[in-house]
Amino acid sequence: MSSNIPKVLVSHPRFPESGLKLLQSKFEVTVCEGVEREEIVRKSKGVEGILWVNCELLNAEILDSAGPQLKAIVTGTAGFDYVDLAEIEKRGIQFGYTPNVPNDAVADLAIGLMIAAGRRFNEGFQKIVEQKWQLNDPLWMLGQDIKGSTVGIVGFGRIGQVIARRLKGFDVARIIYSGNSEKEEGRELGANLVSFKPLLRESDFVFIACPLTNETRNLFDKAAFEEMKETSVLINIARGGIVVQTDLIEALRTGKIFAAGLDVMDPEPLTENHPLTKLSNCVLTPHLGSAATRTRNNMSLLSAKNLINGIEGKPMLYPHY
Ligand SMILES: O=C(O)[C@H](O)CO
Repeated sequence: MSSNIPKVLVSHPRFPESGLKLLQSKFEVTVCEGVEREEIVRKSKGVEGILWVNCELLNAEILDSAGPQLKAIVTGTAGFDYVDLAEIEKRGIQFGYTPNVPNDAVADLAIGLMIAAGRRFNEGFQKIVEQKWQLNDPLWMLGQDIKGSTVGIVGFGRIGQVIARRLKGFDVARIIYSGNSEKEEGRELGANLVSFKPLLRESDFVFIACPLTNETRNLFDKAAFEEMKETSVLINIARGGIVVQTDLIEALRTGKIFAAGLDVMDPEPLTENHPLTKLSNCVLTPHLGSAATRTRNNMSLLSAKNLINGIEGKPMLYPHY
């Protein structure tokens, strides 16, 4: 006999327990045992809600497999560039995502990458390993000062603003940002809106904190790197697709820019022996932006609450539309 309890699919076996327990208190929850798409497709059949934990293409294939009773989908992430929103909207399915709670953790990592790339952590470690540590050379391994610098933030949304707030503590001289409109928060933080090219030209540190959209895809190409200072440091905590990676590699190799700190790449995971991993002026982390224990628990709770609202026909806490 089939129960009236709504069925929900959680698309990854390692969804944090806080959110999982909440879902289990309300619904009949199936959790995928692996990460293969085939399993997600198969197990989505007949569910009313999906918690999409993976950053994998969420498209008509999944929606068709789930069936017409599917009411709500929530991504466990803040970014949802891998989602076919038009298809979801067309079918009248509620869609939510998980913004805000990761902001602090992502901004922390961004600042970490700024320091690590600007102060040559990667290269310094290699020098130690290779026994090339030059003691008492005052001009050895000089990096970029943060105090007094101009910092450019591309995308002054929630995460960009938290990065700016963090930077206040570093006594930077100026914060500028580019984006579609002037932000009230910019005024509060003493940050000014400028166009993209002046931002590239004037910044000592450039943070990429915008979503990946048709407008931002490949925004950082050869021409953009040409505009940047040779001493500038690029930090990307947003999405790899915003950067033309081959152009970035060239810019780092030829000293067109000083260094890069990347938490996001294209593809993810990077292929074995990828050229980015061979550059001593490039610091890489494997998309760890929100990977902090409390943050991930909070994300799982928020996404579960979002999904519950969607299934129960209430407004989602963070709907996309
Ligand atoms: O968007 C997010 O939440 C993180 O980048 C993980 O994809």
